[in-house]
Amino acid sequence: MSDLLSLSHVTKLYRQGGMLSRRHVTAVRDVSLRLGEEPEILSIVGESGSGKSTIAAMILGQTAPTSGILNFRGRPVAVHGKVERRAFMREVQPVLQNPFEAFNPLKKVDRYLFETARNFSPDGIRPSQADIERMADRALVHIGLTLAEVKGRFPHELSGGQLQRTAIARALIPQPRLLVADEPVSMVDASLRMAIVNLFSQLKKELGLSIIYITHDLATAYYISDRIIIMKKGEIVEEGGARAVLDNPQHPYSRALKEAVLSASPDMEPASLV
Ligand SMILES: Nc1ncnc2c1ncn2[C@@H]1O[C@H](COP(=O)(O)OP(=O)(O)OP(=O)(O)O)[C@@H](O)[C@H]1O
Repeated sequence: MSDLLSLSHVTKLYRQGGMLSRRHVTAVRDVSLRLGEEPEILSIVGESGSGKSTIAAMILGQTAPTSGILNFRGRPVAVHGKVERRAFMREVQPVLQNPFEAFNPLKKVDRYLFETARNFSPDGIRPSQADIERMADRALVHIGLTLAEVKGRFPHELSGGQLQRTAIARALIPQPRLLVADEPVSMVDASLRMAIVNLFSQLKKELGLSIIYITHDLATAYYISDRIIIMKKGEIVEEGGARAVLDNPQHPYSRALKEAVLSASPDMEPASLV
């Protein structure tokens, strides 16, 4: 069976110190990974600066690899034409880190939902307002809200959790196959994090979505992931089934990450990690 997504020996260098500088930082080094057609949640875990967001940006086609091959459904992600770009975005959607940045404070949140519905109607034909509202409502219901609850409201009139769930709903409107969620709960109150990431598991089951979940939070990654990749300084240092990797990490860096979580939460059972 063909891959949904494949990265083969992908490296990304960024120039540092201005246009004329010869200094580079290697944000991602020789990373290979694949997602099959079977829906799954793949977590990419690592400390700040380990290259997670750069991988997300490359998968989303926002920046091109310096070398290596990055394909979605067998075709290069880096497409430039507007039509191709929109076709790609229909299948691959981002969920951003900070919902308060994703939504302009002066714009009602329903306008974002309606714009997305207008741009990604299933048959490409301009939908009626009733169709647009139906699409928005259907996406919101998947994440436990309704259009009636968010309609006419500004971002500050919703809680952080509601706003992040609305951002996820927006990403669902095009009925994508893959979500790329870069630190989606880091700005959300700790008490709500688990509820939001549990939504990802539910969406995988209900909608057959695959999700790349980028985080430095081992606890949530442990509970929702099928597979985990641990990154350090731009390289994958360990990967495998989530339970196998986190119950019994092999690489010293993975062990240190786990220890750091356990020492921050000494009451937790090692087996439930985290
Ligand atoms: N646009 C850029 N220009 C120059 N250097 C960059 C750029 N983006 C990222 N980097 C560098 O690339 C490396 C990897 O950064 P990246 O943001 O991918 O890591 P990360 O694991 O997502 O970190 P964080 O968890 O803090 O977001 C870092 O050294 C960073 O400073």
